[in-house]
Amino acid sequence: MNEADCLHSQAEVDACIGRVAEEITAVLHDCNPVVFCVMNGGLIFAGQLLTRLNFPLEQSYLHATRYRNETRGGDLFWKAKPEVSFIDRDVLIVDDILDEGHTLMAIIDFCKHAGARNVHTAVLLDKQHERKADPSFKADFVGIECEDRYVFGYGMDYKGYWRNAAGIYAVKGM
Ligand SMILES: O=P(O)(O)OC[C@H]1O[C@H](OP(=O)(O)OP(=O)(O)O)[C@H](O)[C@@H]1O
Ligand code: HPA
Repeated sequence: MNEADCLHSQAEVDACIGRVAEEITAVLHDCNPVVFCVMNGGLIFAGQLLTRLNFPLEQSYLHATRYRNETRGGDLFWKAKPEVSFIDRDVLIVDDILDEGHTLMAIIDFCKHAGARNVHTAVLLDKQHERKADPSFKADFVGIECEDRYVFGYGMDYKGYWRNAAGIYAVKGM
């Protein structure tokens, strides 16, 4: 942490979450959606986002992971599948980061096959690089387009630590 670069301050991230909340509200306010937080990384973004969504919704979580405290992703592993029913419902998936996109695309695929009417996605960060699993895939709601470095804070970890950092930081040299 002492050597990390702060890419986005708490004030900047807070303002972005407010803007994303307005965009989500405009689209989903009368849809009665089920909002799934993708654990663990989505926890802080989802928490700060949800209090700004002033319309009826149900909230739950799912846990799919492929980094497991490493800095390179592997195969996706489902630790917890959704337990709240969302058949014929609008679903909003909330996660911290769209990096290569494997995680979010697999979750969308799962929700669609399980009967969701529409699957919407919100991410705090969309990392900009050429390694996307599908370059045409975009999240519906994006807080910040961030540079191609290994980042932590606001739910994102570096080797399991500093998810609690109140800002977006980049690991020195990564
Ligand atoms: O776009 P991708 O390259 O697939 O990576 C993005 C995913 O990776 C992180 O989760 P992680 O696998 O670290 O699980 P965790 O949040 O439980 O640590 C992050 O929270 C996203 O869910
Ligand atoms: O840059 C990252 N930081 C933390 N977690 C991540 N999961 C995918 N990319 C990242």
